[in-house]
Amino acid sequence: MNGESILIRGARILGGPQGDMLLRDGVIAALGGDVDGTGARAIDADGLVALPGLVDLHTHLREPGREDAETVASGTRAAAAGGFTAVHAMANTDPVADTAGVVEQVWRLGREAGHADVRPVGAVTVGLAGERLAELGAMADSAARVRVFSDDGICVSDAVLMRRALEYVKAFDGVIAQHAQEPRLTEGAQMNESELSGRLGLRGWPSVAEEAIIARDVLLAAHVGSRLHICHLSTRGSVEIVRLAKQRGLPVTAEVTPHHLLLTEDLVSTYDARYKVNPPLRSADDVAAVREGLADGTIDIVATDHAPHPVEDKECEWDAAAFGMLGLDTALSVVQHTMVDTGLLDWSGVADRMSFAPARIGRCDSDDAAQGRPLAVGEPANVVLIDPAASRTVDARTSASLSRNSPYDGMKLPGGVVATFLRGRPTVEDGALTWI
Ligand SMILES: NC(=O)N[C@@H](CC(=O)O)C(=O)O
Ligand SMILES: [Zn+2]
Ligand SMILES: [Zn+2]
Repeated sequence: MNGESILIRGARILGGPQGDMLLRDGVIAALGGDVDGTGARAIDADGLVALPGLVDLHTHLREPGREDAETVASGTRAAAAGGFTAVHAMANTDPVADTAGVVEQVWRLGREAGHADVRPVGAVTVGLAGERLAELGAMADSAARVRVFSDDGICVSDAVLMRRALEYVKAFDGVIAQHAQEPRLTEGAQMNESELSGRLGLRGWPSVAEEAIIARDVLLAAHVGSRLHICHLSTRGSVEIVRLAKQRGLPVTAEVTPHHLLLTEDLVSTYDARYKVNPPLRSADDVAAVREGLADGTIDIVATDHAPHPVEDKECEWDAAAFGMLGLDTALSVVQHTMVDTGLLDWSGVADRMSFAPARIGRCDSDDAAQGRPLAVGEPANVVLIDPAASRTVDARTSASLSRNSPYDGMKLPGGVVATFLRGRPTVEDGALTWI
């Protein structure tokens, strides 16, 4: 199937012992020690770390509808550049991904582009309007095999609808990914509610608006016995609620974004709309809490919430600007900086939080395009090689994304993706996308 065999020489597998890895016919054909790679093209990976291909549970690709901001092809290129071999594409497109037809279209576009697997997320409610449930079963049964459902961008705030959605997805082992934002508590909100929001005169977004929905939904999920996933958790209180839920053995999982691991609300005082995001950047204490939560497993995964926006929606006054920031091609560097270089997580921990666990939550770890699998003989050859000793200054203009709203532009970050392999085929090599 895949013409070329590749011998990766001397990488540290998950940061552990050095060894060779042979990628042939789309799978890991041999692993460990000195591998006989006769006939294979050899890549010198001395000093590099091999991780399983990363899986993002939360990406906005903007196609259909806003192809000026991102397409399935451009977004999955940015994903490959960041070491991802699969992304879950959020449903807030135009038209909304609330039917089998739209999710199949997004899935097919991903297959045609071939840079990373695209697993569409289905909307919970028709048109994200929060009134009627979308055809969840038809999306689950479609060629796109949807397992994650979310109205992300908007909260499913109606408790009856949320309960019905949780009940409905049990039939096919789906999960509801909630954008936890109590709408009445956040009307017109522009940034984290704090002493700083008062000083800047911007409408505040209290932590409790996130925590109240998470607490309610944890109780609903427990009542229904269904899987709940919390999108972009951002406050200390949210971490505490999820910790309690897990202590009770409830089927609740949670994600944190790279930007909530690194950036704080102080950046808002620049009035640079690159820092405007939903949920907002929080306090240094919240950042410490989400790092601890990710380290101890309370927070299951890192998800990028890659949210491309065209310049005209970002280079305007703060109140008018769109919420959201890029994240795919910088995620691993931010996680290295905040979690690995600080001693909070080792590389196996990173593999768990950015590959194994997101694939498990999205139920894409066991089908014929399985992702988030261990680096072992016979497993699909989804592999990323990183150089933890490298560093680079982020230049948003060089991103494969069609948008430029990176909050890290000009920032020096450690690490770097040297190569990404999707079922044995390089999508990135020598730190550059293979199709440029
Ligand atoms: N995160 C954001 O600020 N924006 C997201 C929506 C979302 O994730 O809630 C977007 O679609 O732009
Ligand atoms: Zn959201
Ligand atoms: Zn989002």
